[in-house]
Amino acid sequence: MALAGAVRCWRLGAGPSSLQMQALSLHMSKTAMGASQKDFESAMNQVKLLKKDPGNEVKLKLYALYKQTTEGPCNTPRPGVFDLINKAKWDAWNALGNLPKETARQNYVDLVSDLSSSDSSSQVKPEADRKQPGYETLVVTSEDSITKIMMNRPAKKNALTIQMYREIMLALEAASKDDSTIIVLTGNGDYYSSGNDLMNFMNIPPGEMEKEAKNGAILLRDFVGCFIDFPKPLVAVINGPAIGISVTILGLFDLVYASDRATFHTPFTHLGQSPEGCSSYTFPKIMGQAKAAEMLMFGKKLTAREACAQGLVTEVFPDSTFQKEVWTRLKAYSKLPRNTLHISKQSIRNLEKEKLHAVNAEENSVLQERWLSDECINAVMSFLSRKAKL
Ligand SMILES: CCCCCCCCCCC/C=C/C(=O)SCCNC(=O)CCNC(=O)[C@H](O)C(C)(C)COP(=O)(O)OP(=O)(O)OC[C@H]1O[C@@H](n2cnc3c(N)ncnc32)[C@H](O)[C@@H]1OP(=O)(O)O
Repeated sequence: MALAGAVRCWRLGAGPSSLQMQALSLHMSKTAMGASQKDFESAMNQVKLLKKDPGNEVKLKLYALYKQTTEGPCNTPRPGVFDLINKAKWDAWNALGNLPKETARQNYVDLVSDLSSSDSSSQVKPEADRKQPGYETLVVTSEDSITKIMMNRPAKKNALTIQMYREIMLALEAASKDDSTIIVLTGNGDYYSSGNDLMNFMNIPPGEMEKEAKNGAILLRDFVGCFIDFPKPLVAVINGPAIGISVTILGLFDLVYASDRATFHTPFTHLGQSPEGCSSYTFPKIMGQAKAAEMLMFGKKLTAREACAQGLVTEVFPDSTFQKEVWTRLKAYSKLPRNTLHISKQSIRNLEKEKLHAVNAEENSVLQERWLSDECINAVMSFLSRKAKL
């Protein structure tokens, strides 16, 4: 069973009460005697019903215990250094040494039982009830005429995977048609987003790099295009540091509220990459040529207050009261006449749309070429081999 297969489908299937029942029955069977093959199979099904992503560490543990139970001690060669995901999986399995199959099976059942219990109790939270289904990397909720799209990979600082770009596009598309007045993009955990997930550059078969760079540029064009064309007021609630593309698209938002813990960083030159998100056009317009160059060319990291002084951020709030103050403000705004608000947005933005789409196309074609450069490949490899951090 692949790791992804072991943990996919969190939100399909049973509701809270049935999950609780299954967790309870797993718990009872494990305490009465050693876990049976039937308990193990039931636990494998239970894993697929978990709604909360347990995080990579737990997923690796589940994978390792599964392999140990079904195949015994690790018996395959260690994957190559650049095959990072399979290497992590192999390491987790290998770390179990000669653990007997029966013990591994019991540990697997116990772990799933614990996960199911905490998953069931988390489901009674009101926000979980409002959560829109169908997203794996986001939590999308609607309340008080506000649709909130929350990036939800806190353990990875909300780095944007290919799936996440696609899900954000889908969520925006749905929000443009729902009955909300305002749409918010925010992050779960201590980061707003650390930008493009550098793993997007990995596992590209030899000879496929050019094709993948082309696909990446198309994805990016469509992603940024959704923000350019978005018809309703878009608000960024910047709960923590923001990097790369999560910063550059801010010029396409209508309001940007930031915690005073947030920072804004576009280190493209360090990464052998070039500006995207229409920032080559919006940043000089917002903050002037000289300040834009310092950020986009020289990678100067701004504090929230500096970003506010330069017009990229609308307002900064103390972190301790950030969520309360921002949501009180947004709830008040969401009561404004909806159609008038949307028409005002069109008036402010429509004149620029054609220009923005042209800038988007140009930026992506430059970036597509950059991704194939040694400077970019070396920077990505450096991060992934843990030699470099921003
Ligand atoms: C062929 C090409 C196809 C490409 C297709 C792409 C399509 C669109 C591309 C759009 C262009 C966008 C460009 C950008 O956004 S550039 C910015 C990229 N971001 C970075 O370079 C940030 C890298 N991360 C860091 O420097 C640090 O992680 C950070 C400072 C953010 C936090 O440091 P800290 O020490 O606090 O925490 P950790 O490093 O331990 O992070 C926790 C775990 O999260 C992982 N992580 C974080 N950020 C990223 C990231 N951007 N990509 C991948 N992984 C990330 C980190 O590795 C840790 O994971 P583990 O716990 O597993 O070790």
